[in-house]
Amino acid sequence: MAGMSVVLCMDHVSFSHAGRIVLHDLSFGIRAGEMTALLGHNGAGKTTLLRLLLGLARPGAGQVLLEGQPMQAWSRREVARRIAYVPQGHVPLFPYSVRDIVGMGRLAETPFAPGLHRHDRDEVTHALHALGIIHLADRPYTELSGGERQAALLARALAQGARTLILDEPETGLDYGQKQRLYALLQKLATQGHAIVATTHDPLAAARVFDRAIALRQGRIMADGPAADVLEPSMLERLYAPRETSIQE
Ligand SMILES: Nc1ncnc2c1ncn2[C@@H]1O[C@H](COP(=O)(O)OP(=O)(O)OP(=O)(O)O)[C@@H](O)[C@H]1O
Repeated sequence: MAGMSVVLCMDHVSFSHAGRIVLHDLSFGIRAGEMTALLGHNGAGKTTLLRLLLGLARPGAGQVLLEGQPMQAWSRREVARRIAYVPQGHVPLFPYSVRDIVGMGRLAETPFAPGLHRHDRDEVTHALHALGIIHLADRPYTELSGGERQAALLARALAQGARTLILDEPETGLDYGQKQRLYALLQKLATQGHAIVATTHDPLAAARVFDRAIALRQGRIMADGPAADVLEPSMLERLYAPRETSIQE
């Protein structure tokens, strides 16, 4: 969309797992203020693509650019200040409180401090308010519902100060009401200028909620454009068709 700044982009990126090419020559930009859904069949390459965007994997060819600079030019800490990751089905080993989990988002700022500084604690409280979960602050994270956990992880991402949020199938396990609240939250964050990228297996919800959709099939971009246009029935049929059928790829 015109006027939106590109914060993260892939420039002719290819990637192989164990000698097999799983992503082929991908180029696109992720823009501030935009919600981008990433869709494709199981094994299409979505998780691999997220790992490249997060700087956790390096392309075999091409490059990933963060704010115009190659990903490898940034330190992990600098990346963490700019990009937050909300993983799927995150369960910590210990029953940390929600406030502690959200506080972990501040570690990019004060990695070796024994405790959080006052300013960091204020940021945590601010993030808990922003997500509407201040009432959960002292509850053990392990006892939360799926929707409450997603909200806590989003609060951690906000506390991290990152303007780009990358989410892996965030609606998994959420009931209808929780999903609607999650989408409303993501839309609010996008309105405030965050770039949102989420993988999803729910094209109907994505068409309604997201601005843009990137459709991935067998490691190639099949379509990239306004979500409602990309995720129309004939495209979905081709996107999720069994791979034995004769599709031109
Ligand atoms: N560590 C690995 N070693 C070898 N091959 C891998 C590895 N991780 C993923 N792959 C392969 O890379 C391809 C893309 O996998 P990826 O996990 O990115 O797909 P996905 O679109 O996220 O799938 P899903 O929707 O099932 O989560 C698949 O063919 C997968 O088998």
